[in-house]
Amino acid sequence: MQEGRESAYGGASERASSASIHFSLTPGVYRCVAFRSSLWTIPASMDSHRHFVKSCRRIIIKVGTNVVTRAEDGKFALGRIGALCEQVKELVESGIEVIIVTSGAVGMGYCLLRQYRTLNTSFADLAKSEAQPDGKACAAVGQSGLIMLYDTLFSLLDVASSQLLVTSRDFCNKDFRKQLVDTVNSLVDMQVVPIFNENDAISTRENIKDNDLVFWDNDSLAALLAAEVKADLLIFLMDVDGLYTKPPSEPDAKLIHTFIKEKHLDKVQYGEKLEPGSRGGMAEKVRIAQRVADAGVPVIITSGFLLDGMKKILDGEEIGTLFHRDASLWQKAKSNGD
Ligand SMILES: Nc1ncnc2c1ncn2[C@@H]1O[C@H](COP(=O)(O)OP(=O)(O)O)[C@@H](O)[C@H]1O
Ligand SMILES: N[C@@H](CCC(=O)OP(=O)(O)O)C(=O)O
Repeated sequence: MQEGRESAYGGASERASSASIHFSLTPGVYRCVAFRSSLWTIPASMDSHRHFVKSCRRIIIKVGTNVVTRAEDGKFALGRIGALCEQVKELVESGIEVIIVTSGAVGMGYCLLRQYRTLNTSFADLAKSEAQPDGKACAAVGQSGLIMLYDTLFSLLDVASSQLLVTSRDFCNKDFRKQLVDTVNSLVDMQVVPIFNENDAISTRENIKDNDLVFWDNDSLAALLAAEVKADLLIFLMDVDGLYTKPPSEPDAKLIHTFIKEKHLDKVQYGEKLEPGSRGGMAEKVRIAQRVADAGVPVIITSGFLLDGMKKILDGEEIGTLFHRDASLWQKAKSNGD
């Protein structure tokens, strides 16, 4: 499956010249048909800038804490995780290689430890410093439940899944990175879904701060993985529909469908961070998404609350916010009236 992956970036567009994948909806299921690009027509409903999705074969889906857990009480959002697993099943069965990066261990561990009454720290205090021992302990407590849930749901759907816990320190090692890629390739070749999270319980970033391979949250971990495993598309799932011109709670906030550096970079306003358990925040997510896109892997930031979000994305529907390295060129062509 991997022989055609010549370069870290743009692999799919190169492969697209010979064949691509088309999804169509038959009642309740995706049907996947490989067809030659010379026959390719873009459906009327499809955003023309998103036709590249038809050739995406390897996708990373990063799932944020706010998707995995419920805002009301911090417990697992079973319906959302179940819907995601069902969608991933459809993708895997249609020949798409799916790699998940999931957050939620800290949030889940916190929730459990409060329930057992063994932790007194407030969530707000816990979120202040990721290096807090309590936060590490929460991750250790929550990770097993998190992966058990994915594993249970996937096995009920007859999909095999696997757990990969990594640290920044691992990524700084060339042999580790090679082993990681080999293992991921081997898993996806067997139609097993790799599920990544940071191994928070033992992670430190001491003495490795100035290294490009350091990640500090799961957004940046997903970005590193996208390059390492030569993904064709990176999807960030979160609790809002995409990037807005200002915090989505503000009445005149507008969803940005395609992020144009020149137009949006200095204009977008960001709200206060942070949900406890989350890291990074929206401004950081945008910075990461643009960097990944510039390197050649398109990124879509969208809601993890949709039952059919993956189908919509792979049908080329204009949902969420697209980051693409050609976005500025599209904008230029538009203003030139091309
Ligand atoms: N301009 C903006 N557009 C969209 N979301 C924003 C914006 N500013 C702040 N946010 C907030 O960013 C949050 C998502 O970012 P983040 O908490 O990092 O996601 P996650 O941790 O789930 O990956 C949303 O809950 C949203 O309210
Ligand atoms: N590794 C942590 C995730 C931290 C993180 O990046 O959270 P988020 O910003 O919600 O994606 C956990 O499992 O809780």
